[in-house]
Amino acid sequence: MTVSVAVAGASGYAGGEVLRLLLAHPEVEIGALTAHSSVGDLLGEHQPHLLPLADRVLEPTDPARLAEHDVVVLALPHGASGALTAALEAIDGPTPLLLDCGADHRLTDPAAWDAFYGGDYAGAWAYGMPELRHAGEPGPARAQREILREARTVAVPGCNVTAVTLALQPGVAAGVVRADDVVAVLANGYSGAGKAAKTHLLASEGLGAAMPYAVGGSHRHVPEIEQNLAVAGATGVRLSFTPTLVPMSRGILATVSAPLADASTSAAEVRAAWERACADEPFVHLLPAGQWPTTAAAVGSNHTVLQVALDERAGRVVVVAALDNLGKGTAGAAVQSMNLALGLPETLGLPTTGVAP
Ligand SMILES: NC(=O)C1=CN([C@@H]2O[C@H](COP(=O)(O)OP(=O)(O)OC[C@H]3O[C@@H](n4cnc5c(N)ncnc54)[C@H](OP(=O)(O)O)[C@@H]3O)[C@@H](O)[C@H]2O)C=CC1
Ligand SMILES: CC(=O)N[C@@H](CCC(=O)OP(=O)(O)O)C(=O)O
Repeated sequence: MTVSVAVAGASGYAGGEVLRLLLAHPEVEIGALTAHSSVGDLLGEHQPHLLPLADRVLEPTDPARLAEHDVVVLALPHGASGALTAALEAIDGPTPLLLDCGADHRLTDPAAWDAFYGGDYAGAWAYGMPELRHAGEPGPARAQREILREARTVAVPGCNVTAVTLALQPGVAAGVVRADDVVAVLANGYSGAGKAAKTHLLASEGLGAAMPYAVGGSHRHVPEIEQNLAVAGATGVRLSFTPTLVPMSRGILATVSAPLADASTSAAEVRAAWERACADEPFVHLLPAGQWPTTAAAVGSNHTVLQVALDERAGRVVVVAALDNLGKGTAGAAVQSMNLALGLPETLGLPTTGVAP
C-alpha cells in the first residue's frame, strides 16, 4: 500500500516534523506541500533539514488541491482548520483521511471552546491519543486506538496535554490517585510556540532565562487535560497547570502530582499501577526505579518517558514525564493515528530512539 499525503502548514515547525517522519515512512508518498505567507518559496528555504524535499515549491492551501490525496495533515494556527476542512469535506468524491494538528477539533464541549479559544466551534473529531482509555463506559475499558482504527477525521492532541495525560492516566484508571487536586508544572522548549515571531520569544530575552506563561489557569490546554482525565475515569477533576519556557528548542518535562486516593497505598502498589498501564504501550516507557526522565531522552523519538514516586510526607504521587513536543507531542501522534486509521501497524515509521547528547 502506498498512500499520498499532503501537508498543509509545511513551512511551520509541526508541518516540518510531520514531513521528517513521513520521509522515513515506508508506505507514504509525499504530495502537495502548502503554506500561507510563504507560498511560492522552496521548502528548503524554510526547512533546511529536509534535504530530499528542498526543491519542492510551497503551494497555496487550496481545499481542492488537498482533496486529491489519500491523507491530509493540517498543521495550521488555531482557528484556520475549521473552515478549511468544511470546504474539503464539501468537495465531491472521497474525502481524504484528515489529521488536524491544531486545536480546532479537540474539545467535545463547545462551552470550553468558547471559554479558552473563541470563534466558531468546529466540532470534535476522533481524539488522536491511542493510549487514552475510556474507563467511564459500561464494559471493559476501551482504548482510543480502537476508535482511531475506524476514524476518518482525527484531532491530534496538544503537546502539553499529551505529557500530563500520559503521566497521570495510569493512576486515575487504577483508582490510585484522586484527580480533584492535580498540580502540573512544565518546562517547555521554544518550538512549542511555533515559528511566527513573538516579542517575548527573542533569543536575547529567552536564552539564559526561565519564563512562566499562562499562569493562573488560563492556558488553553486546561480543558483538554480535564476532558482526558474524565474519559479515563476521573470525577471532579481540578487542575492547576503552569508551563514555563526554558532555553531549549524542543522538549517538555512535566512534573505532575495528585493526592493518593487511599492513604495506606504503598510505594510498591503505586509503581505497580504504572507498570501495568505502560507494559503493552509501544510509546510510553516507564524507567527503572531510581532513574528520572530528561527531555534529552525523548527528543527525536516518539516516546513519552515516565517515572513515578510516592511522596509519603505529602501523601501525593509525583510523576515526571518527558516528551518531544514536535514528536509524540504532535507529528508522532499524527503519524501513529494515521497508521491506525489506515490499518497499518501502529508503530510503522515512528522513531523509538532519541538524539543525544
Ligand atoms: N509547535 C508545537 O510544538 C506544536 C504545535 N501544534 C499545533 O500545530 C499547529 C501548527 O503549529 P506550528 O507548526 O508550531 O506553527 P508555525 O507558526 O511554525 O507554522 C504555522 C504554519 O501554518 C501556515 N499558516 C499560517 N496561517 C495560515 C492560514 N491562514 N492558512 C493556511 N496556512 C496557514 C504557516 O504558513 P506560512 O509560514 O507560509 O505563513 C505555517 O506553515 C498549531 O495549531 C499548533 O498549535 C500542536 C502541538 C505542538
Ligand atoms: C512553548 C509554547 O508556547 N508551547 C505551546 C504548545 C502548543 C501546543 O501544544 O499546541 P496547540 O497550541 O496546538 O495546543 C503552548 O504551551 O501553548
